[in-house]
Amino acid sequence: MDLVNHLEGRLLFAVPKKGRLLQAALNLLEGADIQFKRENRLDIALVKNLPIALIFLPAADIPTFVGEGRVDLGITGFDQVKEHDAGTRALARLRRMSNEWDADKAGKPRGCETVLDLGFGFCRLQVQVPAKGGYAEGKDLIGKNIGTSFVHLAREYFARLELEQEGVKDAAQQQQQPLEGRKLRTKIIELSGSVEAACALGVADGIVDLVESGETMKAAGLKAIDTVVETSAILIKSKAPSNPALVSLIASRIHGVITAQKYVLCQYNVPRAKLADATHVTPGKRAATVTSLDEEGWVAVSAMVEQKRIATVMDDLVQVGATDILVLDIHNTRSS
Ligand SMILES: Nc1ncnc2c1ncn2[C@@H]1O[C@H](COP(=O)(O)OP(=O)(O)OP(=O)(O)O)[C@@H](O)[C@H]1O
Ligand SMILES: O=P(O)(O)OC[C@H]1O[C@H](OP(=O)(O)OP(=O)(O)O)[C@H](O)[C@@H]1O
Repeated sequence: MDLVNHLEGRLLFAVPKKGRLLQAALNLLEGADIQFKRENRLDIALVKNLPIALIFLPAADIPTFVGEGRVDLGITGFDQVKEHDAGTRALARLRRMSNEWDADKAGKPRGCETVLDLGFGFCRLQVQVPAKGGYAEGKDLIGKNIGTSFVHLAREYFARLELEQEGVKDAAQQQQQPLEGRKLRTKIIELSGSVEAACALGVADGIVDLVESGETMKAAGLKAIDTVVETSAILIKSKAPSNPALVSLIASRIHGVITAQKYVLCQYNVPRAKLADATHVTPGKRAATVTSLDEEGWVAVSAMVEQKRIATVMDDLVQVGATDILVLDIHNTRSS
């Protein structure tokens, strides 16, 4: 089937085609009951049970497609959105300088909006230098070579440091001299992967790259000296989606799945005399559900508890006098 000709009337939803965000994104789609079959090597998949088409794209390109309004929804990293925004600022500045027609002032509204933080893909975009070298802060790298895939964020980072070094420190003064237009003394070298190798191979004095566990950086003999952006995966939408009601439905389903992943359901029995102490330990999201038991003076309680707190919550419930404590996984949830 020629999928490209079956996109009419469908909401376009961009999903990372590979890399760190792919599996978690697919798990979210499954949890939200977005059913599809992706043919081998095809980057478009029609959703069977909703008028949606999934478009599999590199995470770095998703903000462009969504920001240009070509795709309605997307899953990508917050870092990628920030990099795209910095690139857009640089382009707009270039256009203004050459008096070119400013596309941002015409046609549909451009740019993307964050709908939800998705709770995975946590990492930091950091300035890293050889652990054994003499660089201790970002400004020590002014005028040096910097390897990165995040060229626009790196440019803005060093433009700000260069301005500060020249004595332009406060935000108001900086606004007079836009970061994106500056001619830099620091050289930003664009690399598309394995950025951590650049220092050892003599291509760069420092790098701007992502760090999660720190293992890659440690193995490459690097240390972080500053953080440019803290990031995690986000759901973004275009400023003029083709079907806003469907965007809300998908956002609400995905929100339900994320909430379910974060919480467990805790159920227990407790003497009615101890109920106030017990519900103090498990207040629930809105309130705990309390039901009477056949046994005089006892009640059953169920409440949602954050997954990461459940062990201490169980300890505290035992202290209060609760018994028959059960912890159940939640598959999905919806609150409004
Ligand atoms: N180590 C990591 N831990 C958690 N999230 C990460 C990590 N590395 C990258 N990410 C997130 O995943 C996004 C995509 O990065 P990833 O390296 O998987 O991309 P990719 O599409 O495979 O590109 P490339 O081919 O350049 O590696 C990043 O922008 C960031 O938000
Ligand atoms: O702190 P860590 O847990 O070690 O993770 C960080 C590494 O993960 C990412 O790269 P990835 O492995 O996706 O490949 P790439 O270097 O080709 O981009 C990132 O660019 C770092 O290299």
